[in-house]
Amino acid sequence: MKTQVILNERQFDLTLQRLCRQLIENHNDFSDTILIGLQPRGLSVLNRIKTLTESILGHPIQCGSLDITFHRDDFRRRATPLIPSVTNIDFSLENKNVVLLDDVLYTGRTIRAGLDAMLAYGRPNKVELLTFIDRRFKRHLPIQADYVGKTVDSLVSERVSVEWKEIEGTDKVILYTPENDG
Ligand SMILES: O=P(O)(O)OC[C@H]1O[C@H](OP(=O)(O)OP(=O)(O)O)[C@H](O)[C@@H]1O
Repeated sequence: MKTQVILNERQFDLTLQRLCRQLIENHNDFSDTILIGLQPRGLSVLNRIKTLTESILGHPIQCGSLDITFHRDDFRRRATPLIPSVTNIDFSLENKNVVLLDDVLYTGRTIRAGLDAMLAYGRPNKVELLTFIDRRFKRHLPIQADYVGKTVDSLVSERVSVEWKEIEGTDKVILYTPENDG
């Protein structure tokens, strides 16, 4: 397996900072905005973006987490059963501006499930998507992100891994390529 660092620690941090500034540019003081991280890996994106944004704004912002397990279109097709995570949305999304956050956007099926799961919490005014990595090709659905950390052109056989200081020990994004693929 060949590995290529797509974002190193410094680039990783700069990317997060840029995403926060872009969010602030569009959402001002976040008074009508709620950030929702998709379980499980979107939670890492959410926690970082939340901390950075709050430190820039100087006040807390509303956030939540959303489990999409039972809304996945492959829920019954999986050979190994999926283990559900926790949804933690303590408020109505009615008329709010919601930003969904995830680490990777690829086929778009996770986000479709997220949009479905979110409906139980009210009818937002607007929903946007932030993804740390956008694997541009191979979308299965007409879903695009409004905020993108880094766009990556990768083969189907390749794997993109977003690694977090809190979980894996370092902040980095790695592209894994099988030996015979290039
Ligand atoms: O746009 P998609 O194709 O849905 O892929 C994006 C999702 O894939 C990854 O999760 P994970 O590897 O746990 O999910 P997967 O089993 O769907 O690949 C990632 O954390 C995203 O949530």
